[in-house]
Amino acid sequence: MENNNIHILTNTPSLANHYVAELRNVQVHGDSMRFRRNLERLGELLAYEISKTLPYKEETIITPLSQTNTLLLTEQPVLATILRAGLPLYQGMLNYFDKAYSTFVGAYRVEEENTQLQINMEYLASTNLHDKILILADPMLATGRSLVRSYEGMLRHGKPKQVHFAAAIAAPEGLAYVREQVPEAHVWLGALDDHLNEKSYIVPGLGDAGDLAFGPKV
Ligand SMILES: O=P(O)(O)OC[C@H]1O[C@H](OP(=O)(O)OP(=O)(O)O)[C@H](O)[C@@H]1O
Ligand SMILES: O=c1cc[nH]c(=O)[nH]1
Ligand SMILES: [Mg+2]
Repeated sequence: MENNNIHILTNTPSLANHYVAELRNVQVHGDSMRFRRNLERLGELLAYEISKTLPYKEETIITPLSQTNTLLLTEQPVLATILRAGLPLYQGMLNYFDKAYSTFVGAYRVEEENTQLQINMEYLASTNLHDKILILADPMLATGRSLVRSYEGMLRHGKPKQVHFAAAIAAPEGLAYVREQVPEAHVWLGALDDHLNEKSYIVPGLGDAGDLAFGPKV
């Protein structure tokens, strides 16, 4: 699907389908090194797809035999992510945008019985975002609250001229919330799933991305 600035990798046949399948599969995703690497590989694919929409300029390169013209990015994006689960997806993006500056947010969902889901944001370390192309990567876009809260916090450090949100898996409810709150954002997804369950987990989803990557939280 490619409409209204929403791009979903698994809607067309590619290796992205393999990586998302392994992230979900209970017979595979318990191997935390493989889980992290699959998030990283998806981050690489998402970065590559986003790179096709960025501005380029023609430059002349000298080779040992001659010279040639080539297209190079006019500027590097800023890469941002949300701890913990965002780290492997972010690393994949950094592998490709290897000169990018970075912004880190520490935010997590507080999941308590019978109360509305809260987002705790305790840490924000940002480079200047004024007039930058910002890519905010977080694997799970469930209610969308973590993404929107983190983005709003980041705006204290400047208003980007272009915003991209990248996630491995999204729920329709969270996607709608993000679109409503940040309509200017371009959204890049590995997959768009069916719904959220009563605990705001994505179904079919993959479970808890942070726990699968780094172990259960106490
Ligand atoms: O769209 P939302 O409903 O806000 O949920 C998405 C958030 O949930 C996960 O983080 P989590 O809070 O589990 O923290 P963790 O990375 O430390 O596991 C994920 O990495 C997102 O940041
Ligand atoms: O399904 C979900 C929702 C939020 N965070 C996760 O890690 N998984
Ligand atoms: Mg988690």
